[in-house]
Amino acid sequence: MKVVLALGSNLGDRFDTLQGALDALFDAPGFGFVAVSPVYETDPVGGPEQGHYLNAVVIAESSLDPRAILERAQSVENAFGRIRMERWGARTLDVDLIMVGDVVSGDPELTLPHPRAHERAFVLVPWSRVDPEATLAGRRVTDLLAGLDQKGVRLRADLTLQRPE
Ligand SMILES: Nc1ncnc2c1ncn2[C@@H]1O[C@H](COP(=O)(O)OP(=O)(O)OP(=O)(O)O)[C@@H](O)[C@H]1O
Ligand SMILES: Nc1nc2c(c(=O)[nH]1)N=C(CO)CN2
Repeated sequence: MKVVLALGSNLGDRFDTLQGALDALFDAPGFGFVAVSPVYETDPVGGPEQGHYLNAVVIAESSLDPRAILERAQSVENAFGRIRMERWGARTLDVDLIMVGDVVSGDPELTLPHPRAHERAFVLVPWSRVDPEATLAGRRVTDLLAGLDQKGVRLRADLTLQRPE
């Protein structure tokens, strides 16, 4: 199944954290790297006043079930010392599951596709760059983006994530 993950960091050495998270995600069996997007500097959306994020989107191929993928994402978040202060607040690393194949789930522990991805330019801009044909719940990501304000999402051409070792 195709798996789409969104990475975000707005505390500490944000780029190092994203690269470390990318390496860690693929540092175990069952998860094949497909592609990673460029890195974007993004204005924080929601929550209290906080610093800018670096965001990127990763595409993987996996036969793991969605729960196991969530566990992996959460263990990588924990490994990078994420301290969760408050909802939508600053974090060293956030890893969200955007979609897992065509799995649809309303479980609050794991909602798929991610319930807010369709309205988040900081997810859809990098995703559309790494996969211009991508669709989310039957809609083209590029079409979803046409209705969103993208000025808070800026390409960081000076930062490029390396494919995981
Ligand atoms: N698709 C998903 N990806 C990641 N976590 C999810 C998903 N659906 C539900 N969750 C649940 O959301 C819980 C809280 O997530 P988290 O604290 O990262 O939210 P957030 O990143 O602050 O906000 P948001 O969910 O809007 O990105 C997690 O413990 C997880 O069980
Ligand atoms: N720009 C930006 N804003 C956010 C982000 C994020 O990754 N980037 N993540 C959030 C909670 O998941 C809340 N707000």
